Amino acid sequence: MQQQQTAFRRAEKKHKARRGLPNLADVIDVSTIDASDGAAVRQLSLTRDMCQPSALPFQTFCQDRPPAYTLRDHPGLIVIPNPFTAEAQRWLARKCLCDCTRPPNRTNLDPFFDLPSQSLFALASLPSNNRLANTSMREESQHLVASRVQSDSIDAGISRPKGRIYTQSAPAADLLEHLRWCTLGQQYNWTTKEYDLGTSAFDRELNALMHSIAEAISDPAYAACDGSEDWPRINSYDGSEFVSQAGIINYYDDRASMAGHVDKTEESMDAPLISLSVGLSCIYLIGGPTRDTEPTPLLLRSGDVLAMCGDSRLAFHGVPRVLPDTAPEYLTQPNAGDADDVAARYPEWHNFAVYLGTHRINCNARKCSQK
Ligand SMILES: O=C(O)CCC(=O)C(=O)O
Ligand SMILES: [Fe+2]
Repeated sequence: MQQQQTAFRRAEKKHKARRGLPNLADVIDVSTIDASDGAAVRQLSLTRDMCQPSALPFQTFCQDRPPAYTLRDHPGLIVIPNPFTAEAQRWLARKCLCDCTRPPNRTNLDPFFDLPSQSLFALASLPSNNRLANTSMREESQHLVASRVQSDSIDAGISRPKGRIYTQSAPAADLLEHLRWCTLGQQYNWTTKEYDLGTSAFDRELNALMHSIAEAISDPAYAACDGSEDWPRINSYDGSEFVSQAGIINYYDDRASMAGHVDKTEESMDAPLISLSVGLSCIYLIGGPTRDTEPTPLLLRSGDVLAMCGDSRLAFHGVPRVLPDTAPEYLTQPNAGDADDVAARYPEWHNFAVYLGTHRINCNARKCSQK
């Protein structure tokens, strides 16, 4: 007998369908919605400022209290449409592509290749065609990639070792196209589904950024639209306690997806999971405690902040579709109408621009321990 498809699976299939252009008719775009009509989306008033992280030497946020939104059917979910300066997004892209992919953080390619200490992205950006020797004889580490494929939590589409690239030496630029994930701080072990204790510290600057966001979303209030203030509290977690202990950076090309899953390994479920995106837009599905809850499709754009707080911290979610040709111009053509001196700060920006024009990067942070 054929098993009944869950509501989450049906939504994934619908939004994944590749025939024609993606149909965004029922996809919620909080940055254009009129939240005062009130049905599914509510505007929030942040009660605290987005404070400039002192660790970052550039203006990070465009305003102190950017607009923020929550969804009626997903209590605890907070979306802040791109609160960042263009400079902050460029910094984040560089952080995710260069700084964070280096050991001791791990990537999906590690079992197969000795990645260069200056980062795969940097090597791939050099004009010479650098090849990386394959080390796939290291049998003990083969399971690392295979296990994420088998795991219920991650779609094979984003992590499957495809083709011969995993058994041969390969040019760095080709390998960059196979970079799927990188784990930050306490390293997640896809086989045991636990964190390897005692692994590396979380990037200090990225933690500072996540901390500022955690503080700003502490106990946000609803904007009084229609007087019905009876939704559950959204985020009672005190953001000043938030420390990023672990995280994942996901790298999507425009055909990649991530299957529905719940992030439930962390001990500390009252702390929010904070997630930042840069590059292409995507359709993000936020569901409920089981796959039977009808998920809501959301459009996430470059720079958008999503925080899973309260009940939504344990909700099913996934990314069925990345939308081609949707990266903002200030990333892909940084000189177009942009006053800040990108060329001086990022002389090699051209390579980032090409990558961000064809990929989505998602970087998320979690607090693992109760303490
Ligand atoms: O790419 C995203 O927005 C979601 C990533 C995610 O859910 C995860 O890494 O657990
Ligand atoms: Fe997740």
